[in-house]
Amino acid sequence: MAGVGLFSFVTMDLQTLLVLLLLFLSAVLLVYRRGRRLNLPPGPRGLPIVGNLLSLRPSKLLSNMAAWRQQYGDVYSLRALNRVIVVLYGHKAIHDALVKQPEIFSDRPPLRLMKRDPGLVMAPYGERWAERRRFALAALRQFGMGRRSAEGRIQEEGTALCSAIRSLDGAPTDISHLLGNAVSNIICSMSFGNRFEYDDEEFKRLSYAFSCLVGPNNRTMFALFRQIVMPYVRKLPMMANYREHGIKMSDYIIDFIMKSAEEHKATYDKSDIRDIIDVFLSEGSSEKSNGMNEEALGTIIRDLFIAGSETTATTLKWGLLYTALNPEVQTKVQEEINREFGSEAPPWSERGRLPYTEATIMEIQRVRPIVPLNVPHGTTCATTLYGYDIPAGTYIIPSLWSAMMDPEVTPEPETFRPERFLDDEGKVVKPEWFLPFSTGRRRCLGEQLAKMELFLFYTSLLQHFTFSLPDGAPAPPMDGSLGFVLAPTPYDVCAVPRHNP
Ligand code: HEM
Repeated sequence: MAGVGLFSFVTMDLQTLLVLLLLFLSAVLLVYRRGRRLNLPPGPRGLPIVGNLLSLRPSKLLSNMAAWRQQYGDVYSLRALNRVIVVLYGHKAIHDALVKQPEIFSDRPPLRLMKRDPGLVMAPYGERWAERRRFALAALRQFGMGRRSAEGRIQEEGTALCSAIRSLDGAPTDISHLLGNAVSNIICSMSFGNRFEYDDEEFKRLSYAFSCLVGPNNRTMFALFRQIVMPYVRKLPMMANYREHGIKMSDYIIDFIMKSAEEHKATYDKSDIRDIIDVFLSEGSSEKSNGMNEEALGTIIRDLFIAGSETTATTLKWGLLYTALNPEVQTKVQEEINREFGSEAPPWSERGRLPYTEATIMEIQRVRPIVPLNVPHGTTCATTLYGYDIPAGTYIIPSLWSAMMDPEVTPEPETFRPERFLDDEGKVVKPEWFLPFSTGRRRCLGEQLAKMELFLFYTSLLQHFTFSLPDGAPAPPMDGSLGFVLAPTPYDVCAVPRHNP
């Protein structure tokens, strides 16, 4: 009997498998035939069924994409199983889609990672997203002025960061976790009203949860990318584990924020708005439309952390690496700061006095765009671009890497040269291809905050230290690794205190 039971179990499983396989092949065939009827953008042929999936390995993706552009032009398509992916290569194609057809190209592909509210970054384009974006922008702007301004908070954090680095006494150290702590603390301070000490247990738990979602060693985002491309993969045990762990960490963060919102209610004073949670309370949560409840607040703040911490910290990590590898640039930045401000902290409002420093920060963002493939976009309905059909719900990659690393626009793109951003009179120029924060309706919501953080942290670090690689240490491989962001390979750096800045 047991044998029969086992046999029927196996046959049933085989039957199910066959049915699934048939369904799957029909779906692939359907998309393939539909693709043939439509005039889709050209692209590499790929293999039967899997399409170009095997060419989407992170280590080869950026170089493969550049090669495909040479062959197929600025708008080309890839196929991964039943999914068509359209790549926008170069700033013009990005502009022509995201800016000229904003109602169509501002969606996100559906992402079934989180069980709860979709939040802000991955919210589908529409009323609900618009309401959240408006709330988050207004909340961030509230901290542009006043005693507890964003600038004041960043300067306070810069002092804590410098003192943590000073305690290393110039010894070779990987300081990336300190940069990460400092940047996360800005969002903590703006969201919850206060910063954490770096060894605070609660802060460590929160930082761990964030690093699980977006940290440099984490491939979750790439796993996500594949999930979007290939929904079947989600069912595989390894992917399911990624997903479950991601959900657990996200839930922990949202619950922490909701708990904090409860505590805020007890001390809320409408004449003293302390942070983003207070802004939410001031708007009267009961009257909120478009699902703006406390859970939505939790997901919005989670998204500000996700979108705002690893991005800014990783830019600083690349920044210090390129600074250490280019001592002549470092000296010029330090001389400029000395000349203009001596040992005073350069204020954000007077950044115009430091054009070389500003150009250096721009060059850091250009030479290693930390969101090289942008956050994926989707199309709300069918359209055409450059004469090609783009169906509704297409997965769009507006490649920021291509905009800023295109040799036709930025000669010798791998060379670190801040002068690219200076005109003949030494003034900063902002070319239209400079798109680290993307463009169009979904462009980075935290751009102003990010720029302020980069300027204040970078000037403070270079005012107090000189950075170099340890004696005799080779430069780490400069390709970095592509996960949620393009992160540098971990490296040790010596931060030698400057005595007479
Ligand atoms: C150097 C730092 C940063 C870089 C390079 C960066 C870059 C980007 C990019 C490329 C996008 C996608 C835009 C698109 O879909 O077209 C994005 C979206 C976003 N960023 Fe940033 N970002 C940075 C810092 C921040 C900060 C500090 C915050 C807020 C605290 C933030 C909040 C957001 C949000 C909420 C979105 C989603 C916008 C939406 O979907 O409507 N980012 N960012």
